[in-house]
Amino acid sequence: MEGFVVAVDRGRYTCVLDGTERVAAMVTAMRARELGRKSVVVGDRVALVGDTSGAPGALARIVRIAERSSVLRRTADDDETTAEGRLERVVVANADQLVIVSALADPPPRTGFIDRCLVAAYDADIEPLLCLTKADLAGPEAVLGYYAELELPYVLIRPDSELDALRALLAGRVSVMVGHSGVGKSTLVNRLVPEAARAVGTVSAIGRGRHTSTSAVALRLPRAPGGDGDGWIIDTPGVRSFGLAHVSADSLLHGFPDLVEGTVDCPANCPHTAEAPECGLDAWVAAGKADPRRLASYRRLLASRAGDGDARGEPEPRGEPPTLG
Ligand SMILES: Nc1nc2c(ncn2[C@@H]2O[C@H](COP(=O)(O)OP(=O)(O)OP(=O)(O)O)[C@@H](O)[C@H]2O)c(=O)[nH]1
Ligand SMILES: [Zn+2]
Repeated sequence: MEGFVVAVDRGRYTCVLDGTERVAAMVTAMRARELGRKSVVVGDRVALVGDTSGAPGALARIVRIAERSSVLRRTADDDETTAEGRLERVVVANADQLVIVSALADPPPRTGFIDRCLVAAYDADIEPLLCLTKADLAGPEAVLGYYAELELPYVLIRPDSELDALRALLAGRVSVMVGHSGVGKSTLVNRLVPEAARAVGTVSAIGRGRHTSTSAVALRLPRAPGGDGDGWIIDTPGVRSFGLAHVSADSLLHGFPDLVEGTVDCPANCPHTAEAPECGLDAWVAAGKADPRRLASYRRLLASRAGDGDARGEPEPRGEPPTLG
């Protein structure tokens, strides 16, 4: 049987069998030995054998992982001092879209965090979507101004607003949601998927330890009338940010398309850092071709990657609190 992995918890994988609609059609599976050391993550499409009845206590086996259309990674920089802490981890497979949830106030938007997510999205070849919550508390002008050059798709969310625009962008796609604590991510997920609590309850049936809170869970979106195909939203409660040590300096620049053209006159192998004497980016910004805050943000990410900055708490512009995690 073919299935889709919706949750992972300590060696047990919750899968939804293809062609089934209800939460009750979830089966619990373990990895078959023939998978070797290949990891199975949320979003993976897998082949299952054994007891796929989904009955209590039934355990199926995952024997194959389909080729992934995208891989969203993070370097786990929670602990940079140990080899384990520097491990590159696959967060989610086969996502189409990265929904970056940021509040417009309370907590204030952190462009450093958004920039980091954009790099992760471009690196994974996943389309970014900026989801600006608490639009009832503050306007989006400052944030949108900062990204003016990027043509970044965005939606505004307020408590009383219809979610039609967002639903249309999520329909038929697999979207990963990331955001800091308090930005209104849970509120939004509950509005989008009213049965979310029940689905999470199903996950608890296979054992919910303290590790579970850090893993991703896929929730099926209600199908819009006339909508095509299943939409999935993958909540990532434990992923507060993306360590980017696995991203090359060149790939990092892809998260800053407004700066790319400014590097054409750089000397070969220019590191583009503030210390690089002939880096073309300084002139590019001085000529007004890009926002100086964008260059500063790019260089902060470069520095955090090189290990001479604090990847977990790079300073933010405009006196905002540092990005955590
Ligand atoms: N004014 C306003 N408040 C909101 C909005 N969305 C959520 N809130 C409030 O913001 C607070 C945080 O919302 P949550 O949904 O718990 O935020 P979260 O991002 O899930 O945070 P964690 O659960 O810590 O991950 C709650 O008190 C919500 O009621 C909004 O659009 N406008
Ligand atoms: Zn340069």
